[in-house]
Amino acid sequence: MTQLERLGYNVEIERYRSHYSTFDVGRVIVQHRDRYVVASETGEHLAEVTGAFRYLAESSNGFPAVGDWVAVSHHDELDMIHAVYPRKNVLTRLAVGQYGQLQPVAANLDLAFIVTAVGHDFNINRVERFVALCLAEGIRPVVLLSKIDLADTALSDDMIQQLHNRLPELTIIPFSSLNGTGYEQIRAMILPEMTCCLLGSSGVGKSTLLNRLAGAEWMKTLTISDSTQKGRHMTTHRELVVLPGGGVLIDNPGMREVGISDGGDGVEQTFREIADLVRQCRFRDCTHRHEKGCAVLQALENGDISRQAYENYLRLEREKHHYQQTLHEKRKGNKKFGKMVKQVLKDKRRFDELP
Ligand SMILES: Nc1nc2c(ncn2[C@@H]2O[C@H](COP(=O)(O)OP(=O)(O)OP(=O)(O)O)[C@@H](O)[C@H]2O)c(=O)[nH]1
Ligand SMILES: [Zn+2]
Repeated sequence: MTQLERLGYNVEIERYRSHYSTFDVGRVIVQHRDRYVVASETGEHLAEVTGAFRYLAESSNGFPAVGDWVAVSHHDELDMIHAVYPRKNVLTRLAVGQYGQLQPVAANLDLAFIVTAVGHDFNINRVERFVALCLAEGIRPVVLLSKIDLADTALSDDMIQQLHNRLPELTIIPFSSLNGTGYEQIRAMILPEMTCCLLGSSGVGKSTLLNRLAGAEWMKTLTISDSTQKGRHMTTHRELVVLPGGGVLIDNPGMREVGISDGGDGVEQTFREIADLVRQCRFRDCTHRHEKGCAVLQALENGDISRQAYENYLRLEREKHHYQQTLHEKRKGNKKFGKMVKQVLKDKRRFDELP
């Protein structure tokens, strides 16, 4: 296996690569402000985007995110990122201070471990929200009930039952980093060609799990500096790590804030029962709050759906709606791929002519 393949390189990426054959290809493993660490066959290098990229980013994919495949050129001082390859999917958050701008947080994911801990953190609504946004992006959600060592059997069985009731189609793995419960099952879900990520609030045990899965590789702090020693260096942790035994795992701080950005049917898929009912409401624009002939309210009254699920459904629909309103240029970048390639190559020639 080549280093690129270990990073998750596949035929899909290969297909795009021919367009960018004048560049090297790499994967973003760290993003910190306007600095990136890109891993490629030649190692791990500090990079930033070109001026032209910066200009184009406004109307396209936006800036690179961890997990992105990028077209890079290597230079003594600092590598340059010329383009982001079309994404399979992306998790985003609302950018701070810029209204309506979405900031990509992680890209090209196959599976997400949604971590919730027994005890105070246990919160099905939050799990449901993460499930909805995974399904919207075509990412397989798996629920990890962490710190299972802290709960007695009756309590943990009850929490697993609650999760099953609300999310009947999901795999739920109770686990403990302390005594190893569930660890093998989690490890077995991460296949060599897969990129996985960890979602969940602070303190639920994500880093502890990641340390265990990644071993020594992860513990190593990354110090990347340029050869000219102009102070352009960075000490950091990898946010994307290749696991021993194969597979890629992403965990970065931005993951705490990801939102339901997609116009897709993630919410409907998560709340199948409610989504089916919605179609039976008398009014097409039913808000399911007070209308006569609302099938959802009727089911709620009959006790066919739980109040918690109902309220969370409305909350997530509202969040989705809000997100959609702030979106305009979404995914245009992928559609305009051909145009983008031309622009990037033109810019490359200009770039090469620089003294
Ligand atoms: N009892 C118990 N404690 C755990 C387990 N896993 C982690 N912890 C403890 O929980 C605390 C938080 O764990 P972290 O792994 O840092 O949590 P995190 O989700 O990465 O938190 P952030 O980095 O803030 O997002 C630490 O004190 C861990 O030692 C577990 O399986 N059982
Ligand atoms: Zn209704």
